Amino acid sequence: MAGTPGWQEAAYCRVLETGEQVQSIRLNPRKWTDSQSLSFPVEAAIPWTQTGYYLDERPKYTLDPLLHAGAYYVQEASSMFLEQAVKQLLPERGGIRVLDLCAAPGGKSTHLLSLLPDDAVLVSNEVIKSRVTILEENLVKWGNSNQLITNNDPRDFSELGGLFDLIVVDAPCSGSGLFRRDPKAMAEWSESAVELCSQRQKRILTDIWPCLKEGGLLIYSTCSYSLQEDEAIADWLLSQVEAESEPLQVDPAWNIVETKSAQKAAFGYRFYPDQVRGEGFFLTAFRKREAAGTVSGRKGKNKLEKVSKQQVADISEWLKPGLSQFYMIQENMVGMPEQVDSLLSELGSLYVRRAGVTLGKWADRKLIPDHGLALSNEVHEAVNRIELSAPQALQYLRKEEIQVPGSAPGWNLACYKGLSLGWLKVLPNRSNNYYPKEWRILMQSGR
Ligand SMILES: C[S@@+](CC[C@H](N)C(=O)[O-])C[C@H]1O[C@@H](n2cnc3c(N)ncnc32)[C@H](O)[C@@H]1O
Repeated sequence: MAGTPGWQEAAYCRVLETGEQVQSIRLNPRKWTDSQSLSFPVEAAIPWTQTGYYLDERPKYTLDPLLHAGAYYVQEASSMFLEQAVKQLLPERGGIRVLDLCAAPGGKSTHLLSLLPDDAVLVSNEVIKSRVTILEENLVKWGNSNQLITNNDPRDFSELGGLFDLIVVDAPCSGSGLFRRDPKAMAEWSESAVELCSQRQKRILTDIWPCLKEGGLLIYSTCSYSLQEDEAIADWLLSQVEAESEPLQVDPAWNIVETKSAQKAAFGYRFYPDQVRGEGFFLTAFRKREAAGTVSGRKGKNKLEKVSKQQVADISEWLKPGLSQFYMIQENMVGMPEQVDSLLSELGSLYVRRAGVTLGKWADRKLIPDHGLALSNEVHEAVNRIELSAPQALQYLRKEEIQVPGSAPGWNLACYKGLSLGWLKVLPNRSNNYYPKEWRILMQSGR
């Protein structure tokens, strides 16, 4: 790391040796705004974000029903700096389209959804199939309907043309920024891994650059300290494309190291664990020049089966008025706001895993509601709810049978502190727990 801008060897080594673990979470402002009424105390606000908090110690997150209801996301503090780039640089205009290219497990995507206005749309993409599952779970819990999830290689986007106002590339990297948090990262690190990552980062940026609109913003970040993955990537990109590096206003009290790349003087922001309360992180932002020349993309051929007017009327009791387009996708009824529908039609041959809100299956003129609807911000206030105690909520999340005498028969939202955890179907003598089997918690209390 010698020669890395702003690195202070002695202090850095000292802090790594302590092995201290910084705990932090970020609230979901559409579900939970009061940091004082979580299941654990928060210690202090994270200064570069409005919804992030440090905790004194690590709670048993798995045993907190609020986590499963999407009230907050457990995220490393430095990476929440994304908020500054979005707030300072994204133009305030309607209908913004955003792509989070390397999205799993969903830290940046959930953050973006909280920062963007409701009429924006976010595509969260993850190339590795096995990692899409956790991305999907986290985004379903977050509850937004203005989102799509895709499972594609960056090169699959090349043919779409300049679709996006903002692209976030939180690139796969050599992971040196995680040395304190995860000693495995140290064991896996090598100079050749840095070189390999640097080549891959260039390939990813080359593939995705045509998808950025003229005047659009690309935010690039890594959790690596290596120049080859950070400032040198900024230099390389500026030598390849028509773009400007964008500076950010940073409060000096935050102790973020501001850097300028060697060749093009690109602005970069470095986080060192001995200087900030968080792990290693790097962020830089670029704006595509207006005259950069962007090819228009091939229009897609997504031919989805529309839901009939009668079916739309039949499901209206389940939904707030925000969703306007309804389709049958395989056996599921799916609802989405206008901006998701319009972007979906332009995504050509991409593999779209999820769009808008999965409402449920349609059988005998009735909806069998999906878990996605239960967690969504679009579910109607008039849908029956059952408030569970903490032990009952955990029973529910373990997919055990729970007794809810006196509850309204039929579909109910099982709630904890007013937030929905999923569906419970109340029958005359018992209730059926519809929590997804693959999401159920296995940890027992007291561990
Ligand atoms: C740093 S992680 C992203 C973390 C995520 N943005 C978050 O905040 O939760 C990088 C992601 O890039 C994905 N990835 C790996 N190889 C890739 C490639 N060649 N192109 C695009 N993404 C890749 C990884 O699977 C991983 O999910």
